[in-house]
Amino acid sequence: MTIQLFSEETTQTRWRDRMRARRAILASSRLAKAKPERIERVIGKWASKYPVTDMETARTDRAAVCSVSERARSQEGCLLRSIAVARAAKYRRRSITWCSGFALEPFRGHAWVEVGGVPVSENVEIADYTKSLEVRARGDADVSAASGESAGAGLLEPDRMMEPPPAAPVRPRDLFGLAKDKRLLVVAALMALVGSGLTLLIPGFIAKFFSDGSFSLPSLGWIGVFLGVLLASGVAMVFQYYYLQKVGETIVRDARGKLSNHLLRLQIKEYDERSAGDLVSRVAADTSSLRTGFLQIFVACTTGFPLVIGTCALMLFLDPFLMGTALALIVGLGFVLFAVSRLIQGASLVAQQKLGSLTSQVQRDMGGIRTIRATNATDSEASMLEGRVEDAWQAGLKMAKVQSIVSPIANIGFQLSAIVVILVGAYRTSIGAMSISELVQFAALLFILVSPLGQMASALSQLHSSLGSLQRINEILDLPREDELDMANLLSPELLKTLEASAKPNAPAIEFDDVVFTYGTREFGQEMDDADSLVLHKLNLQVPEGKRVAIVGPSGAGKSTVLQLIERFYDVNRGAVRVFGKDIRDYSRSDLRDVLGYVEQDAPVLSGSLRENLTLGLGDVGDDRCMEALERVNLGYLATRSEQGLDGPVGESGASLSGGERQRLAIARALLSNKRILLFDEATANLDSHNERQIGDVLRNMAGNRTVLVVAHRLSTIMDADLIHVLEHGRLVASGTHSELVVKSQIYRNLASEQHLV
Ligand SMILES: Nc1ncnc2c1ncn2[C@@H]1O[C@H](COP(=O)(O)OP(=O)(O)OP(=O)(O)O)[C@@H](O)[C@H]1O
Repeated sequence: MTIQLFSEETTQTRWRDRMRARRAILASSRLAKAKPERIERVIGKWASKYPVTDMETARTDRAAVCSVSERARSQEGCLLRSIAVARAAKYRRRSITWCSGFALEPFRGHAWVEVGGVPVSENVEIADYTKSLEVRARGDADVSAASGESAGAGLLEPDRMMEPPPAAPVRPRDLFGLAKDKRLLVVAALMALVGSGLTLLIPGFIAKFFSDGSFSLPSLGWIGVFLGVLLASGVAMVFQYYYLQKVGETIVRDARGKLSNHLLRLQIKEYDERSAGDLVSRVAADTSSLRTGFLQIFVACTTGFPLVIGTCALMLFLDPFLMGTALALIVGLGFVLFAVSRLIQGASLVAQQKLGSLTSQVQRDMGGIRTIRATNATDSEASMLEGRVEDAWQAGLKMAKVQSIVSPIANIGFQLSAIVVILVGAYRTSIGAMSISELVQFAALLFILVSPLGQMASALSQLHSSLGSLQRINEILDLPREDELDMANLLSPELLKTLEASAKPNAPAIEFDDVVFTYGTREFGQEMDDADSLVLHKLNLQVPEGKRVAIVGPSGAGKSTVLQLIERFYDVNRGAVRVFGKDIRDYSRSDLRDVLGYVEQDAPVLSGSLRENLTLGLGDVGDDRCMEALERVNLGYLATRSEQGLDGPVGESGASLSGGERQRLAIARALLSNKRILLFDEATANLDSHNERQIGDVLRNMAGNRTVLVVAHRLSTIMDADLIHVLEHGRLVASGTHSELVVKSQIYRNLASEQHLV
């Protein structure tokens, strides 16, 4: 009988904190086995060494540790959790004081005791480890009084109860952080500085024409140098442009690579909740916007900014008063522009979202074009598409409105400022405060200032739009990858060995042990007794190794869900699924899937060649083996149909294959993969009776070497299975062979008689 101590803390914690907490728990596990005195000594040492209190961080640590301590929900586990909190705090080198209250007196005011899921005591006050052992003893005594059977109260599986928080807001420096090749940036910046410096020499040359207060041509040598300076600044710009474009393209490549790679590795539930089109638009459009924003800002900072500073310095040198006037006007204008451009970020985010929904609508229509035509829904879909186009247009227009305000404000503002400055300058010339040559130089500098200021204004508006894109990209990158949530990837080899050793010998190939599951996400601590929303209710079933086992039952009973849980596309809320005696959460998902072959209900075929589909995930497989697998499912003719043989295309999503051919191709892939367990979800539903019989024979011959679990509606395909499980409303209602079930299960008998099998 186990006693569980649950934290009452609500644990809506960032997944990054949870990952760190997992490591803290794992790192603590060895220490938890130490003697109590040593544990207290270690925690005490940490507590005194890192005494800075930061309640918020401490709370985060504690919440994170509590949320991942599914494994630690035992008396020892509570201690483990306490150590882990202290350790997490130690890693952060802060906030130990508050944690130590939890760590040194692990259970005071923070926990209640459950026995087999039944709360037997609330808010137990335990001062130290020794006392906690006494409570365990008391708890054991209480067990006989309590029911012993789990009441189902308590916590959910940790990964499922926390939604990732919204992505943190992005800052301009995040955009700069995207450029990895800093050397190229330095070269580009140097070229920009050279170009800007040379440009600043130009007003000096112009002033040469007015060197003695009236117009006169300078010497040919001066003109030659002038042209040389122009040429050199042009060459510097060419190099700057090329290097910058290279950095920009690299940013797009890196962002696309990282994002698309991450997209392929998200948890399955993310694909359930998001639209494919929106994800595609993030990979295509948002990444391009990063490049534009980065380039514009970089040019503004390296060319525009030094030019502004240089011109301002020269203007200051020529006439400080006139410069002060110009500066006041420019700063005022800058404030107005900044305020307006902030509106662009919001508008841009909306515009990109609308573009995303337009892309997903197009994708939806292209994917279901036959259904749309056949149901005469072309017009209604077209009008929906037009609606999305209209929305995207509206959002683009809104952004254009804001953007179109920025440009005229900048132009008119600058023209007015220039007029004011020149008038003030003319007045100062008239009173002898500056010479004509100085006024000409000042005016030339003022006009040089136009281009960098314009650059900076447009960069500012693009910056907000690019930050919007970066935020949409980060939203996806911030989602945890499936493998990052695999406990097994964090375990030390020693611990892994211990887990291997703990696997039960002679265990069934697959075992469901009291599995409770729902697709919905639940709040922390929310009860699991809402039967209506549960897909599986305390499901217990076994699939013996080497046997052919079937799951049957009415539609919606949870049959496909059983297979998806075995594949660990989703995690159970309670109970455990075991494969060869080991909890599937103790495998890494990739190791688990190495032993499982799975043919989905709709047997999707990927665009590409026959060979690509057959050898998906298998690496190099010889032609002979491919052909053998195809022959086994009666598909040998596909390889001879096209001149390209196995490399012949199968069309977009296998469009050039019939439904039955698609299913047989998926089965051939599963056979080729040679996995120890094969899962078939309605895999023969589209086959004619001849092919169905042939594939049935193949599967029958494999029994003994392979374990086969089949979900089937057509009972004729599984009548001779070694074992049949009958599911109804997520519960196992009967198990046995066909002849046994016909006698003992009403539901099975009904299914069989509907199909004229009894
Ligand atoms: N991704 C999902 N998100 C939310 N609910 C789901 C999801 N997949 C299935 N369900 C729901 O879970 C329940 C069980 O579905 P499941 O596909 O396992 O049933 P099934 O027995 O295989 O049905 P069928 O024989 O019709 O294929 C159904 O009520 C279904 O609507």
